[in-house]
Amino acid sequence: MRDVRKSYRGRPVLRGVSLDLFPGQLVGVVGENGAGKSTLLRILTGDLAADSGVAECRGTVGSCPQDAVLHGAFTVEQHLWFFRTAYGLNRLDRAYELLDQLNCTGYRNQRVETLSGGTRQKLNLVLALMHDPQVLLLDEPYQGFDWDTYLRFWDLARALCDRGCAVLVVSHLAYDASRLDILYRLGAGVLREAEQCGTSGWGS
Ligand SMILES: Nc1ncnc2c1ncn2[C@@H]1O[C@H](COP(=O)(O)OP(=O)(O)OP(=O)(O)O)[C@@H](O)[C@H]1O
Repeated sequence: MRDVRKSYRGRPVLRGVSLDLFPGQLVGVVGENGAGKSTLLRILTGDLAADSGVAECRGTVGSCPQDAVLHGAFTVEQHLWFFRTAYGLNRLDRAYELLDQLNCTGYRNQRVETLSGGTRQKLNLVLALMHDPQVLLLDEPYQGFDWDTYLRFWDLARALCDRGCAVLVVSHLAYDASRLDILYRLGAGVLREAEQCGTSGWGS
């Protein structure tokens, strides 16, 4: 991203944001509610156009938006088949492996409208990951997760980086800064590298 600017109805949200994300990196962006984190991610995924500047993702992209892209009437399994077609995959092995890693295999035949919020978020994450993307853009990926799943999420994110994936995690609140390679803070429309404050106790 180079010098990206975005305003909504004349109100600037991003005032010249530049960001590099390389293969194998786990990068975090933290910022207050309304700081523009989702706007930044939506520009990166191509969902939203910047007013000026350049935003480019090279490679296959996996995106986990803040609002889950799920349909209540479909089962977990039906979502996997739907996304399998969308991604043009031959098999669902990786999706099943991810479901297993997130402790969700037991929900495969359950309709989404009957799932808890945390379980829906797990499915949202599996749908973003099941095609083994080279760039992973995650908006508040661990909202609603219990502690065990939260830890599994970070293990998974690090394992993906070790396989060469570039992972960007955006959150209004984050712990465990030490799990990240770089932490940025978005504030007043500007992105700055944040000081690492140890293993806990920092947020927006
Ligand atoms: N389509 C839109 N039209 C007008 N204003 C918008 C639009 N989308 C976002 N905004 C405003 O832009 C600002 C940034 O929103 P954004 O969702 O990017 O913030 P965020 O950092 O992701 O917030 P949160 O942590 O609450 O998810 C907010 O003030 C929001 O109200």
